[in-house]
Amino acid sequence: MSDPVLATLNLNKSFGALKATDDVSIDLKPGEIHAIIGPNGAGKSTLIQQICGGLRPDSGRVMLRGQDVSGFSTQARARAGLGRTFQISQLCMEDSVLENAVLGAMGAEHMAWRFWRPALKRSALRERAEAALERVGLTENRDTRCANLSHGQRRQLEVAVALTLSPKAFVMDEPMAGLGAEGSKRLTGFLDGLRQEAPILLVEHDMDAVFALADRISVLVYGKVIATGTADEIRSSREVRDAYLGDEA
Ligand SMILES: Nc1ncnc2c1ncn2[C@@H]1O[C@H](COP(=O)(O)OP(=O)(O)OP(=O)(O)O)[C@@H](O)[C@H]1O
Repeated sequence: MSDPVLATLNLNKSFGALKATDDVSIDLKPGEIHAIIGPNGAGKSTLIQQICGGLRPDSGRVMLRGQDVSGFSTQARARAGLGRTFQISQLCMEDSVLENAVLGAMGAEHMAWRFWRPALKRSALRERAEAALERVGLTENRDTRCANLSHGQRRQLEVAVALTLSPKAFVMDEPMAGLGAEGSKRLTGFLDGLRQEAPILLVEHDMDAVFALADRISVLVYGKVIATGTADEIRSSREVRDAYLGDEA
């Protein structure tokens, strides 16, 4: 069995009396999409934030490629190979697609933001940005203002920005949110291919996308993982049906 690229070991996080993360140990293996599902308030975002460094766990560890990154800042985790796309878009709407991708590439080289206009002309950075845009299929839109992209294209650009850092693992928080049926289908196809680049830990409410994509699914309820398994195993679990999916799954 291959070693996990990303893992949490016994993570715990409470807000007052509420246990938002209850002894969570999950992992992400090379080439896989591991989906985290669960009802509203189950603790998915809280878990993701602890993995990415935005929230400090009360106890437990986060491991990235065998390295304990629990004490790392968000930026240090990104530099160590954690690629994140956000529930709320972090793109610069007034800037072009290429400019956004170059900003991402600058992050990979630890460059200060004030150098970003000159950076547009630096060929190595441009090349890194252009390669990422090509990878997500946005080359033809490189001069489009980000504000003029469709919702789905913005999601693709977020992935391109993350790709400029050459991530070893992706963490995605509801990438399908706000997309119509057609957009979700297209993004599902795109993520399907992306897992070869880097495995994806995927928090998603869109069950069609989850069941189409996930190699494994973990179900979080009241901060606790109640089941981990393949789509078929999760669909047929009585406990999961009772706690979350109901009988339509
Ligand atoms: N900063 C905070 N302070 C207090 N309680 C919090 C805080 N952040 C989250 N919570 C609580 O922790 C629990 C888990 O919230 P979280 O947002 O992680 O759930 P979720 O599974 O991501 O929900 P959703 O699917 O609605 O996004 C909820 O009961 C929430 O109210």
